[in-house]
Amino acid sequence: MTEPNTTAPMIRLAAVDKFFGPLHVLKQITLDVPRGQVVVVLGPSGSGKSTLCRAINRLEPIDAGRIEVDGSPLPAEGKDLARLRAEVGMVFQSFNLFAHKTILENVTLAPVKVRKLPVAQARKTALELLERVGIANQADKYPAQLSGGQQQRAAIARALAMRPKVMLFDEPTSALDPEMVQEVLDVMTALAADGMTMLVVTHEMGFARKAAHRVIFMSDGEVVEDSTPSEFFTAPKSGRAKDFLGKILTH
Ligand SMILES: Nc1ncnc2c1ncn2[C@@H]1O[C@H](COP(=O)(O)OP(=O)(O)OP(=O)(O)O)[C@@H](O)[C@H]1O
Repeated sequence: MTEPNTTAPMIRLAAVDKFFGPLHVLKQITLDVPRGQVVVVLGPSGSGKSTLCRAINRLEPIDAGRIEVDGSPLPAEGKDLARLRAEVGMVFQSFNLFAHKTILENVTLAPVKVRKLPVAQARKTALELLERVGIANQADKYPAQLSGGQQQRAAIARALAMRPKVMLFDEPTSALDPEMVQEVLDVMTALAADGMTMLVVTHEMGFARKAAHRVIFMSDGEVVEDSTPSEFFTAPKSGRAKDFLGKILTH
């Protein structure tokens, strides 16, 4: 086992490029996220936010540059890739729960299969996590029997069951009915307060203002602004960020 590298940033991207055919989607992205930091990624549609998240979880290969998590370069394949996926939890817009498994089984499955935890221990931890996200009383139900907000909280518990070092959220509330958005944001805010390193792509400006340490604004594959939420929302520097905020805040 490698010793944790406590001096390295939890996430490091150095001059990362990503192309989809002729489309240059990530352009020389350089970014350090210290441990415990909560970074909200904002930007117009198509600016590369999802691709950035997916690259950090190795769901998308990159074409140039380097990505490290906790001081280790991202593995290309094999066992190390499974380790990376365990260390970097990801929550998507769609909840991606296994439909034919109960909520408890959904949260228990990977810890048993990948972390090789004994079933009893995995179930105990899963129930604690379901308690933490407020749905322990739904443990024996199937995903379709839960509301969207409850399903997303189950997806967060499932990611946490792998004891990730980092959590990536890609528009976790975009598919939810408005009345369920806050319950998911509350779980994310609590996780942030607990010191989890988080990268969050969201259009929820309230979350960005309240829970983020840092806002990154992307446009056309570039990081155009990198500032505190209060700087970003009160005095954005670039015309592109001003336009974006103008559109979002008048909606
Ligand atoms: N698998 C793919 N193949 C080809 N092009 C892709 C693929 N995935 C994304 N793209 C393109 O890459 C660009 C960046 O997409 P990405 O999803 O990262 O943007 P985004 O900022 O997350 O957008 P949104 O807010 O709409 O989700 C877009 O032009 C998109 O059409």
